[in-house]
Parts: sequence; C-alpha cells; structure tokens
Amino acid sequence: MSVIVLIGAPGSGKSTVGPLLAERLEEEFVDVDALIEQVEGRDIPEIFLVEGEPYFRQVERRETLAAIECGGVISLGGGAPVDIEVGKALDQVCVVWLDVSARTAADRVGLKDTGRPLLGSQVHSQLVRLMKDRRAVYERPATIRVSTDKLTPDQVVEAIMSELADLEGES
Ligand SMILES: Nc1ncnc2c1ncn2[C@@H]1O[C@H](COP(=O)(O)OP(=O)(O)OP(=O)(O)O)[C@@H](O)[C@H]1O
Ligand SMILES: O=C(O)C1=C[C@@H](O)[C@@H](O)[C@H](O)C1
Ligand SMILES: [Mg+2]
Repeated sequence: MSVIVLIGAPGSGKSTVGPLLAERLEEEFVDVDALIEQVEGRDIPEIFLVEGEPYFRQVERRETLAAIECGGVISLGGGAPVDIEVGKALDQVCVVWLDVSARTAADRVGLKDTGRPLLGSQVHSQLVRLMKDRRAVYERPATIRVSTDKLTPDQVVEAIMSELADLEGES
C-alpha cells in the first residue's frame, strides 16, 4: 500500500479531494479531522471549546502519526504539519500540498464559518494570517504542489495523478 498525504490550509480541499483521489488510486481513505471527531465522540469546535487547543493538538499528533503508519490516502487537519513529529513523518512519504489563496479559501469556507474554530468570524483576515505563518510549513515537506484556485476537485485529482505519473517515470 502506498502512502499519500494531503496537506494545505483550511478550504484548500483536502477533505473533498482526498476521497476522490483514493477512489482513483483504489486506496483506503482517512480524513484525520473526521477520525479525531470519531475517537473523541464530539466535533472539533467542541474539543477546542471544552479542552483547549493544546489538547486538540496532542490528539491530532497521535491520530495523524497512526494514520500515516496505516497508509492509503490521508487528508490531514490544516494545522497538523506544524507539529515537529508530524513534520518528520511527512519527510518519509509522498506529500501533496493543495495550495490555495486566502481569497479563494475564504470564498469556499463561507464568510461566516461555523466548523473551523481558528477562523472565527473574520475568515478572510484569519486565513491571510494563518497562511503567512504556515506557508513554509506546507512548502517544506511537499513532494507535489497543486495550485487549486482555478481547478475543480476533479481537475485537482487529474493534476495529482499526472504529477504522480511523472514521479513514477523518474524512478
Ligand atoms: N477545487 C475546489 N473548487 C471549488 N470548491 C472546492 C474545491 N475544493 C473544495 N471545495 C469546497 O470548499 C469547501 C472546503 O473544502 P474542504 O472541506 O475539502 O477543505 P479542507 O482543506 O478539508 O479544509 P479544513 O482544513 O478546514 O478541513 C467545501 O465546501 C468544498 O466543497
Ligand atoms: O488549520 C487548523 O489549525 C485547523 C484546521 C482544521 O482542519 C482542524 O484540524 C482544526 O479546525 C484546526
Ligand atoms: Mg477538511
């Protein structure tokens, strides 16, 4: 089984593109945000609210490392690659960075977001700040980068498949 990890900012399309890519590759799919909600029995906003961000990050690290160990196509939470241990694990696998502008990401997640505690109600300005802070964190481990602003989810999958074929050809 191969391991392909999707990373990128909130609204970059990790949860949307992941299952489509897994289907094309005939691999299992895991969305780590969904996995955390399943393991915790509550949604992410509630975990942030009740337990705080450090607790969420601890659970996120554990579940992310376990998912990468299991393999398949894995969509990470937007902040997961910031963690040092996760960053080291990403160096060992194929990482696809879904790049997106703050404008497009804000349009995608909606002006008033409900399910993304870090964005609050100032979605666009928070995304600008977050992307500035994290750009290097996404760029560093990326094997493949796809600019998703002008692509539909299916076109993003095609772009990834084409890059994977190029990499296969090189090896
Ligand atoms: N390439 C795309 N073109 C247009 N809309 C898209 C595209 N990718 C995703 N979307 C839409 O944008 C919204 C956010 O996408 P998604 O939930 O997949 O992002 P995410 O990267 O998983 O975000 P998060 O880190 O918050 O989980 C969804 O409504 C989805 O349908
Ligand atoms: O960008 C982030 O830090 C986050 C993104 C989401 O995927 C969730 O993992 C959570 O809301 C935190
Ligand atoms: Mg998601």
